[in-house]
Amino acid sequence: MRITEIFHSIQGESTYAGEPCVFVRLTGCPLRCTWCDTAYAFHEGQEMSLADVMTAVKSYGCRLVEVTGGEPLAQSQTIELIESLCETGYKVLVETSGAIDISPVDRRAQIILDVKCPGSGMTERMWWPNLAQLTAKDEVKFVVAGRSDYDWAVGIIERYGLTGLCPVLMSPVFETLEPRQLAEWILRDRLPIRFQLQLHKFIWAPDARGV
Ligand SMILES: C[S@@+](CC[C@H](N)C(=O)[O-])C[C@H]1O[C@@H](n2cnc3c(N)ncnc32)[C@H](O)[C@@H]1O
Ligand SMILES: Nc1nc2[nH]cc(C(=O)O)c2c(=O)[nH]1
Ligand code: SF4
Ligand SMILES: [Mg+2]
Repeated sequence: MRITEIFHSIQGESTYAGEPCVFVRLTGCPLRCTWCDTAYAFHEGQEMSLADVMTAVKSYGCRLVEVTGGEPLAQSQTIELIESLCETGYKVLVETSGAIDISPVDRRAQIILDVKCPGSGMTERMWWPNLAQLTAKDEVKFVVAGRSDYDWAVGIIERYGLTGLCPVLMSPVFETLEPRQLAEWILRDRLPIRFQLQLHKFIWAPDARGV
């Protein structure tokens, strides 16, 4: 499989934010979100066997592992990687764009599914049947670029009853929407969701790789 980077960092997103975590970032993504902060993972990378990836992950001695990208589910071997990580006893998080069917993913893994708001330019790429596959241990996430994205996200949360299903997270597009603005909208609407900022961009430089 093609890998951009494997690194050990503080989990910056999700309900696991703040915990030490190993990241496996797979190369390539069929989407092009307007605000993507990981465009360096679209191309290049290094071909690695499943055994090589497992050895690299093991070297960090950390129980929490996130499979991300790029779009991790765009490579067919990722299904086997996730299964192997689960089988070895890691707590596995899979960060995915929502555009690719999650049904082949090992259900011991926890899925963090982005719902692509209109500001990303990728809403029409969403594979909506994914939402029906989520369980209480998964997470749904909206990355919001402005007020119209926020209103759209609230509509989707209501239409699919997402807050009754699993944790729902909302974060502002970095340096595009003021965190305080999003926080105020959430509070004003009494929205029972989880606001989040990408911790690693505050701990390290906003454009740092491998953190
Ligand atoms: C780089 S993506 C990789 C996984 C997968 N392709 C996806 O989109 O979920 C990881 C996470 O970073 C978020 N992200 C990317 N660029 C961002 C930005 N500029 N501001 C806030 N979040 C961003 C994405 O929405 C996604 O939740
Ligand atoms: N520290 C850190 N936490 C993260 N959580 C999700 C990330 C991602 O790019 O998917 C990410 C990342 O790139 N770095
Ligand atoms: S789906 Fe994820 S990796 Fe792909 S362009 Fe969007 S944010 Fe970037
Ligand atoms: Mg990231």
